[in-house]
Amino acid sequence: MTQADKQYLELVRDILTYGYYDNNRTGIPTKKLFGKLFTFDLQNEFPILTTKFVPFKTAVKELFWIYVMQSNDVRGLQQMGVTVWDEWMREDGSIGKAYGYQIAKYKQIDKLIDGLKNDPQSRRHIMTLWNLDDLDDMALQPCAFQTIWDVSNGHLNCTLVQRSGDVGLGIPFNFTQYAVLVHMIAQVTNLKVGTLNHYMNNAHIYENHIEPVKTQLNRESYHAPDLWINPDVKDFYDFTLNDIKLINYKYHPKIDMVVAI
Ligand SMILES: Nc1nc(=O)c2c([nH]1)NC[C@@H]1CN(c3ccc(C(=O)N[C@@H](CCC(=O)O)C(=O)O)cc3)CN21
Ligand SMILES: O=c1ccn([C@H]2C[C@H](O)[C@@H](COP(=O)(O)O)O2)c(=O)[nH]1
Repeated sequence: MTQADKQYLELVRDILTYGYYDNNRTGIPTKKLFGKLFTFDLQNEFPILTTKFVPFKTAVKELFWIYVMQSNDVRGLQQMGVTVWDEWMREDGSIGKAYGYQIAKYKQIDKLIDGLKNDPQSRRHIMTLWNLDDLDDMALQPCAFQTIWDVSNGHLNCTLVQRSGDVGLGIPFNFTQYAVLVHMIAQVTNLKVGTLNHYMNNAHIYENHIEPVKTQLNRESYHAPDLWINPDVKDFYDFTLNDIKLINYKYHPKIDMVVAI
């Protein structure tokens, strides 16, 4: 079992067995558990599910959209062939003052990289998408909204804080994307990758995802793939999609699920 499959399938089993069932904003009830944590040793293994196909390129494009392009314009994603934000696009083509907008507004990537390089022992390395002043002007308030970073013995560690996690669709994207982000930041700060913690405050399975996720429970995990990052890239903004590749990704079939809006 890969560490990703093991922790994910354990969470799915836990939610199905012990989850609290209730309705929510979307009208599609969920089973949920409070306060769950995944821990990934990035030195050891790249975290992506093998018990179903996760569209790695799509997840990386969304990550680039937020942190490299620092955009809130859904049309930019569409130009890359990504449609997962279409339902939240406003008439002006944006998602309001959300996600990449907040990274650009405060130069959060630049500050993070500068801080990690010049004051690695600082305990204030944080990027946050949760801006109280702008929350009312966001098409969707950010779910994976904060990262807290740490340097220990030349290794870069990161905790991803997620207030709300759609275990069927969002979560498999989120930990894989942020693992890529840790690799990217580590490379441009001359650090080795360390641990990624992924904290989920409300980890939920939508009612119409219950049968689909059950099909995944009995699948055997394959060997984890490797991540390749072009070692020549030294500046974060020089990264292109071609600089990041997944090698030997072997996976079980995709599982179709409808996204709750
Ligand atoms: N209810 C809900 N769940 C989410 O995960 C979510 C939202 N809303 N709103 C904003 C974004 C959009 N996200 C999404 C939306 C759709 C997929 C999805 O359909 N994934 C498919 C493949 C899609 C594709 O290849 O284009 C999958 O099998 O993972 C994933 C993440 C994550 N976020
Ligand atoms: O990166 C993401 C973005 C969104 N989600 C999920 C979590 C929830 O199911 C919905 C958001 O609804 P709220 O009522 O605002 O919590 O989107 C995700 O898992 N990952």
